[in-house]
Parts: sequence; structure tokens; C-alpha cells
Amino acid sequence: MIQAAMIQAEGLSKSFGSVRAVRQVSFEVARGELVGFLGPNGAGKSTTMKMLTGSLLPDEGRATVAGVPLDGRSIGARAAVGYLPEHTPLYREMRVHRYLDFVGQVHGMGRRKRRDAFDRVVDACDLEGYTDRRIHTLSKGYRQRVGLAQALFADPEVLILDEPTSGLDPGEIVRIRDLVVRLARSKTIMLSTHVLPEVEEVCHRVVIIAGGQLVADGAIGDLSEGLAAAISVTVVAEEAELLRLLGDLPGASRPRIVARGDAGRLRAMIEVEDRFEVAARASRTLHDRGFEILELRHEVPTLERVFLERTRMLGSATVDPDETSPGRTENTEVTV
Ligand SMILES: Nc1ncnc2c1ncn2[C@@H]1O[C@H](COP(=O)(O)OP(=O)(O)OP(=O)(O)O)[C@@H](O)[C@H]1O
Repeated sequence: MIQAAMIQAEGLSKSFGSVRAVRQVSFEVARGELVGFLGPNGAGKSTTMKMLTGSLLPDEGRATVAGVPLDGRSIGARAAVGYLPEHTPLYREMRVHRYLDFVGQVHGMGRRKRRDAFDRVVDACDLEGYTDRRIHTLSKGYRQRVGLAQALFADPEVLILDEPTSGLDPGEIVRIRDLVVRLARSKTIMLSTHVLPEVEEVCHRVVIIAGGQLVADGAIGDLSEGLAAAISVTVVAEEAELLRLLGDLPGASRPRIVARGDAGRLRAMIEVEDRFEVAARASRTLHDRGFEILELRHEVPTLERVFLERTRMLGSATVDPDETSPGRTENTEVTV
């Protein structure tokens, strides 16, 4: 299955002053893979992606895309990888066709090649009927398509997409996601996003970083199979006492806070031997102590759990229980 690596990151490190944004990150992406790149805010995803596109040089380590080292010297490196940055620097006053033609010129493409590329990306990104529009008059979804069109213009083998659906409405999210899936038939893609259900739907592998370090790399199924049975309880409680009470429950282990909300709301998780028995015990104990239980549920092995567990190892996952992953509840079995 694993073919030649199209993206190779070897010991990538990058600091900004005293901030160690990325530390010794290594992974590979094989030809044809669509890999989700995950991590909490500030984990170092964008910085890593910039190093994989040659727009930022690492302090240490090396990156290779489609066999071309991104060392600032190799001609052709920029053409090998198409990059959709988190904040697309579109020239807002330009018309779409002028902007894309300009992108082709930057790539050093001749007039004929630019015309062919224009037809190809307009078709691939469903921009027909929008190419005469000035960029600032387009909806955010269509601006994102223009961003994708510029990433595809030189027909790269590899695409690096930094949060392509961020800030879009639900309809546009689905359309851009479908577009990415279509592109994945012929490209190798690395996609960063905070929307975990999106990753579960379209990627079979994820790379997760936290605090600038790699914390997981594998097939989603393999990573979630390694999780123990668990329940979580959302309560308004005092943190230290909550953890002590949960840790003392027979049949429970590894109590930890996995999310925090407003008004002292905490979501704590424990690994359990028997989820029904321990849930009943937890419910009685917390109720007797006077803590208000807002939710008690069985934590099915999802990518969300993999994400929370792996990123928690570096203490950087502070997530609002309501915002952990929108639209997640259909996969979550509510125990009580
Ligand atoms: N140009 C820069 N100058 C200084 N610090 C930076 C710079 N770029 C990134 N950082 C810092 O490096 C760390 C990693 O940032 P990065 O943008 O790579 O994270 P991220 O995982 O993409 O976050 P998000 O999900 O919020 O976009 C953060 O602490 C950030 O503040």
C-alpha cells in the first residue's frame, strides 16, 4: 500500500524568538493519500505547512515534496506543491481571471500554458461564471475556490491546504469538502482543520501535533482502537475534588479534565472496566457531594477522543465542551 513518500518531513524545527513553534517533527505522506493534520490552536500546524511549501525555512531538519528538497535553492520546489494558506493573500480588487493569469506568470508559465491551466482550474474548482468578478465581490466560499484554483494552477502533485473550510457556512463547507475529495483522486493532499467529523469523513490517516511536537500519526481506525472504554461526566464542580472523587471510584482509572466551559463547567473523563457500574457509582458519588451533573455519557472511540487524549499529553487542549466538535452528537452514545 505505502508507495513513494510524496511529503517527507524529517526533524523539522522552527522557533520565533523564544516561541518554539515546531520541534523535531517527522512524518511521511505517501502518493495519493489524503491526510488530516490536526492540533489545538497554536500547535504549530501552519508553521509546519509553511515549511512543507517552502514559504518558511526550518531552523533544523528538512522537508521534501515530490522528491524536491524545500531548501530555498531547488528550482521546481514551488511548482511541486500547491498551497492554500490559512489567510489567502488574494488581490481583492483584481478580477478572478486576471488574478489567476498573474499566478501563472509568477510560476513562469507562457501564455498558452496559462490559458490551458486557467480552463483546467476553473473547471476543477467550479468557477465557471465567476471569472469576470472582482475577488472582493465573491462570497467567502467562492474566494476559497479562487484560493484553491491558484494552488492548483501549476498542476502540482501535492496540495497543502490550511483550514480550507474555516469560516464557511455549512453548505459551503460541504461543497469545498467535496471538491477536496475530488482533487484527492489525482493529488496527494495534506489538510489541516479543526472540524474533526470532516476529517473522519474524508481522511483515513491523521497526523496530530501539540505544543509543536508530533503526538500521533496513523490510520484513524488504528488510533481509536487503542483507546480504553471510558465515560465522561460534565459537572459544575471544584476541579481537584472532582478528580479525587472520580479517581477513588472502584473500577475507574485515569481521571482527567478534558474540557472546560463557562460558569465552572468541567468535563472529566475516566477509563472504566464496566461502564454501567461505574457510571452509576459516579452519579451517586457526585450527587451525594452536591455537584450538579449536566451530562454523563459513554465515550465511544472517536477521533475526538484520540485528539483530546493525545493533545492532553502536552497539556494544551483547553476546549469548550460545547465547541469540541460541532455536529458530533450523532456518534456519541448518551448513557444517562
Ligand atoms: N511569524 C510568527 N512570529 C512569531 N510567532 C509566531 C509566528 N508564526 C507563528 N507563531 C507562533 O508559533 C506557534 C505556532 O503557531 P501556528 O500558527 O503554526 O499554529 P497553528 O497550529 O497553525 O494554530 P491555529 O490552529 O490557531 O491556526 C504559536 O505560538 C504562534 O503564536
